[in-house]
Amino acid sequence: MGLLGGALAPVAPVFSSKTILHTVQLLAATLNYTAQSWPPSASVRDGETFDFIIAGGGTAGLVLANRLTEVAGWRVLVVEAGGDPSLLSVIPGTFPFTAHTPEDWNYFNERTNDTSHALNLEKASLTIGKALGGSSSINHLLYERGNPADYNSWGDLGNEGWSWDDVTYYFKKLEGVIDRKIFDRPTAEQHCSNGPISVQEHKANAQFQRDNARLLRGFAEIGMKTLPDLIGDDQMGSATQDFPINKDQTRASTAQNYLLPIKSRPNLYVLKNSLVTQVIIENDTAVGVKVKVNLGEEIQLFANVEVIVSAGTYNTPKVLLLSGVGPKDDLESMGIQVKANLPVGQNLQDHAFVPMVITGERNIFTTVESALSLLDLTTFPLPVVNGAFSLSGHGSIPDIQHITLIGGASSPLFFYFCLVNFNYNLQLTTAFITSTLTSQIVFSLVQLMRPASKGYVKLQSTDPNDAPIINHRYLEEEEDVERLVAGLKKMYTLRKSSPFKKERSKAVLPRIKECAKYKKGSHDYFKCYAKQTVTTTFHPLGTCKMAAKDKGGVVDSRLRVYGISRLRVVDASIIPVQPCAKMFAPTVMIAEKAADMIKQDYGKPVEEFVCVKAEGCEGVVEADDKNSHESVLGGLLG
Ligand SMILES: Cc1cc2nc3c(=O)[nH]c(=O)nc-3n(C[C@H](O)[C@H](O)[C@H](O)COP(=O)(O)OP(=O)(O)OC[C@H]3O[C@@H](n4cnc5c(N)ncnc54)[C@H](O)[C@@H]3O)c2cc1C
Repeated sequence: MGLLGGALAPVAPVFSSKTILHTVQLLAATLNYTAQSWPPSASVRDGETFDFIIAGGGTAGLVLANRLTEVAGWRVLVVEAGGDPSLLSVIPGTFPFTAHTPEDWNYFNERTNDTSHALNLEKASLTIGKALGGSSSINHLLYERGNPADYNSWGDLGNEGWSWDDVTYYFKKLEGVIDRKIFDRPTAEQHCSNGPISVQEHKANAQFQRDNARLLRGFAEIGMKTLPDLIGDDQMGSATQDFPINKDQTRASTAQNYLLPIKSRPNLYVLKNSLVTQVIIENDTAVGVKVKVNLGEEIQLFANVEVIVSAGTYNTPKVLLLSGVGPKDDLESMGIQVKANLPVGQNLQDHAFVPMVITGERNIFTTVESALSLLDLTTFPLPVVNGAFSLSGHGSIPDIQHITLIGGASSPLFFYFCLVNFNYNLQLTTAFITSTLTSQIVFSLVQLMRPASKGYVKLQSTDPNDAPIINHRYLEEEEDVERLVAGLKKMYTLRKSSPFKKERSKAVLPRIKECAKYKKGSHDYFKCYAKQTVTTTFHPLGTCKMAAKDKGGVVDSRLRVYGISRLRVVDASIIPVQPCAKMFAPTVMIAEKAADMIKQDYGKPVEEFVCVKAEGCEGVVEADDKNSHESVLGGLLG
């Protein structure tokens, strides 16, 4: 084969007729997005009254907007600090490019002496969404629910109604599987096709399928069996990932899937580019909010029924603290009148991760393959396998999860990911990329589950325009370092599994100045490496903990703030104990459940959800689909 033939060879496996069709569908849909308007910003008067005011039109906020406006008599106002989602956020394949744009609050973790020296500015960059749909408009699209034990443990903190069985009802209610292949799995019972959030399998082209199959085989050899699904009772193992992507191949965010379908409801008001600066509290009752409209003039808006704060894990505590709800000493030290003394801002958790990099297939043409796959904007742009394992011998609850991705040799996408999304400094980024100039990069995010180190969010000042102080205290507890190092070491054994051994796969152990005194690969080196490279997987939660008051609760199990009536918090900040999952679906679940609780609390009817299977799903399983699915999972599942 001539040089040209060799260079073109990868094109065939990357582009099928279906890929081209999907790309055309996506282009048509995005044209429609440019033409179609998101709901216009409501024009509101100073002193105007609504029934509900939702502070934050993000992931949870827009689920509430949809469900609460089902009650025709309720006038619901959503106040969102950001604007309409950009096309970069609507197109699935461009998600990496939404970070550090106006759709990101651009927050940073506090700098510490001990950690994060391998990051730019020596601190983690904490991207979160600032647009309709919030973080669901810019997240990385990985779809998961978590482990049954996670939710059952919430009950131990005095939270009635949040067991695995209770939350599964809402996980099903939010889900709208559009891909018939998902119902061919042994876990079909867990899935529904009639919820708002579309879910489909990874549109893995031939290259992705080959890489995913190698990963699954490798992980099976190092003790992580292949699972049919990441959603199921058994989660100890690895599986390929599903994605919240619509039939027209656009991102399934709450902006698109909960807001757009109801944007014309006459009882819905969406105020964009406007910052809630404070909840107005009179006589221990939330009566309204102060808002800077278009980030300028401040007005007051009132709520007859409730104020709901859904501003996310960093900004919800900021709004509450500015309103006098928080730790008494902190508020007094800032001169803020205390309305309720509660541990707002504490209990901050995240899935901290450390990178494991090994080399893969030695073939410069993988660069061409990878670059070509980037042209398919309809899907997650890389082969990806997710998994979990326990090192503490706890059979069903993972200590460590991983997300493992494969990029081509000299991958420009990984260069970008490392430098921009993960905020690694140039030295670390260069070490990863130069070690994989002529071989694939196999990159795992090795994530610590349920950290012992808990962080906090505090006010920097009483100016609502200032970012809050955020300190995750990543790996401050020694037990977290040891657990993560054990996980990292286990993950490095992937290079010894047969698919990677055949490729003479090598561990990439970069030189980091602070770790230079330790022998590469030694326990001390890994400890140092973990502390210097640790950063976020963008899953902050827990700062308005749902628990009994004597167990550190800020809200009760109906998400009402203790001591202040008519005030609720509904977003990821209420999560008391971190689930072993990415946080999009759990946050939508929380908002779906909250909406039902609010309706019940005011005597409104709550419709029973009946799960529909496979109806309306795309296509009968076609011969080539079936084969491709089996080519990844076949044989491995036995
Ligand atoms: C970069 C990134 C990647 C991620 N990847 C994944 C993934 O692959 N899979 C997954 O499951 N999860 C992922 N997540 C996590 C998941 O998306 C979030 O945990 C979840 O969406 C949080 O929802 P929320 O409602 O708590 O907050 P958000 O969705 O962030 O919503 C908060 C909203 O409130 C607005 N707001 C804040 N303050 C104010 C104020 N004062 N006034 C008015 N409005 C305000 C914000 O602009 C925002 O729109 C990711 C998150 C990020 C940021």
